[in-house]
Amino acid sequence: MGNIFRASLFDGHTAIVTGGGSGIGLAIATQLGELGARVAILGRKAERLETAKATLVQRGIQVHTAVCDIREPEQVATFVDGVAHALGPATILVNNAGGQFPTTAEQVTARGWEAVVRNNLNGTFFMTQAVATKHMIPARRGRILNIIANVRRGFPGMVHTGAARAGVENLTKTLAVEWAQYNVQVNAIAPGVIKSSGTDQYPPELLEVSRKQTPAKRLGTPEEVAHLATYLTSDAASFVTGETWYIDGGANLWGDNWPIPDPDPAM
Ligand SMILES: CCCCC/C=C/C(=O)SCCNC(=O)CCNC(=O)[C@H](O)C(C)(C)COP(=O)(O)OP(=O)(O)OC[C@H]1O[C@@H](n2cnc3c(N)ncnc32)[C@H](O)[C@@H]1OP(=O)(O)O
Ligand SMILES: NC(=O)C1=CN([C@@H]2O[C@H](COP(=O)(O)OP(=O)(O)OC[C@H]3O[C@@H](n4cnc5c(N)ncnc54)[C@H](OP(=O)(O)O)[C@@H]3O)[C@@H](O)[C@H]2O)C=CC1
Repeated sequence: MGNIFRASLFDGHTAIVTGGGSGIGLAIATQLGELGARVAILGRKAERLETAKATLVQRGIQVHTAVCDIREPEQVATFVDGVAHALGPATILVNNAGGQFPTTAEQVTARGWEAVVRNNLNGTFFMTQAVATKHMIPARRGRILNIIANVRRGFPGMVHTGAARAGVENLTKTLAVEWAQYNVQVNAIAPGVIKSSGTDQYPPELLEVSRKQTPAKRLGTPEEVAHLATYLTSDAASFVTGETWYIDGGANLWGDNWPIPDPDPAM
């Protein structure tokens, strides 16, 4: 097979990266594109997509962008059809779009819970189902990669996203088995705390706690996550499916995402 990171690695591939307009998604779209893939990115904000498109085009990457909210199945169907028209059927799907907000379990409202579960779990499934049925299963070829989070010990402080990401981890396993017959591999990446446009929205003092609580004593970078995504979407990983890969400087083994109150301070 030669060097897995050779320039022609993804020649002939079309890669969809959801949330590819910023942060980790943009780093993944850039790396797949620089290795030969045609790249389709989506998000809710047109301006963000336009800026990202200019960056990608400048690097010689063929890009398709469209505004799409992954929570809305009709928008997802339109986007997926648009990708086939613009770039050809997708062979790679990276479900990266997502997000949440810090809250205690007692305080989260029904609408807040639903917003996060719809975004991270429902949206990921709608996109996966559409791309697999329209593009990958008919072609008997596909790689799906779900970006989740470090939920190995739950997610105290963000119960909604912990539950949603655990759901995605579980559907990763289910679909890996159901779609093995179609030569579609399904894996997940669980990043620890990564310095990105996403975490820039969190208070710096919280990120400093996360850094100290990470055995590597630093935050990760979007490019480091992109390297792993490149491997998992390449032919080098053709016998890997149904797995979650942690990339977190050891954080799932030791430390907390942020200061977690003593469950019972009286004891
Ligand atoms: C040390 C940190 C470690 C963290 C590791 C993880 C890091 C990351 O994941 S970084 C990536 C983060 N990026 C984002 O989170 C950005 C994307 N996030 C969002 O778009 C939103 O947070 C959303 C998906 C959760 C909400 O989207 P939307 O449906 O547009 O939300 P609405 O404005 O309609 O609100 C619905 C509902 O949710 C409540 N809510 C939304 N944001 C917050 C907030 N920041 N704090 C509290 N509550 C929030 C909102 O109030 C609504 O509920 P009701 O008030 O009951 O109507
Ligand atoms: N950075 C970190 O430390 C960690 C990040 N993650 C996860 O990795 C992924 C990327 O995060 P990161 O790059 O840091 O953060 P960003 O906030 O920069 O990326 C999130 C991207 O998802 C898009 N997005 C969010 N909701 C939707 C939606 N409903 N439909 C379409 N697009 C949507 C956003 O675009 P727009 O707003 O225009 O819709 C944005 O481009 C997220 O799922 C995040 O939760 C997980 C663990 C740690």
